[in-house]
Amino acid sequence: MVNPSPAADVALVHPWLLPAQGDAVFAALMADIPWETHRIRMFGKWVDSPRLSCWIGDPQATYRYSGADFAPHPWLPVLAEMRQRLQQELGVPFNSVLANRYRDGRDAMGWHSDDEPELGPEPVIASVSLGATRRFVLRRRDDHAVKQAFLLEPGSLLVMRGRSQFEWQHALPRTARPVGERINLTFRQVMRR
Ligand SMILES: O=C(O)CCC(=O)C(=O)O
Ligand SMILES: [Fe+2]
Repeated sequence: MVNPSPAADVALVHPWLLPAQGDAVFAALMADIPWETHRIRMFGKWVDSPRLSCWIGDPQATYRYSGADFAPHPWLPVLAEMRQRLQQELGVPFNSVLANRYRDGRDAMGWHSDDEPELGPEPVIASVSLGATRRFVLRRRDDHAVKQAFLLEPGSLLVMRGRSQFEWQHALPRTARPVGERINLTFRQVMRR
């Protein structure tokens, strides 16, 4: 029998940052990123997203996210350094990063795919996690019962590639467990429109 549900093209590297490095980057980003509440469209209505966010990137890497256009904030040195390392290790010229900050277990991200046309047909998305450990889940678009879960610990790198944005959705669920703040960085390559 052929495998009816091949795994998502996703790889977890842990640790990617050493604990001391991760702690330092977390503190710098908490202090220096101009955190914003993005508005997203939910079931036809505009609502505040349940997290803080900031879009950072090269000036031309404007990005359409949940129906709105964002001009990127400039690179912080610590993020420019991380981009450099990811580019060397993965061979992808990332030009932007979406930073998300989950203040506690009520902050979350619902089911979605990062399948915007400007990311191209097989985007490589490099996701670095800092701060509190949270559960990250994927489900097949054509069969929501087929799921994969990862615990994203501080200092870990999750790389999504291939068809993972077109055949799968992912989410960062809320949790009733008491959890501290978490920052997630998704490095992306936005193509010219
Ligand atoms: O916080 C995470 O681990 C996931 C973030 C995510 O899916 C996104 O920024 O598109
Ligand atoms: Fe995503």
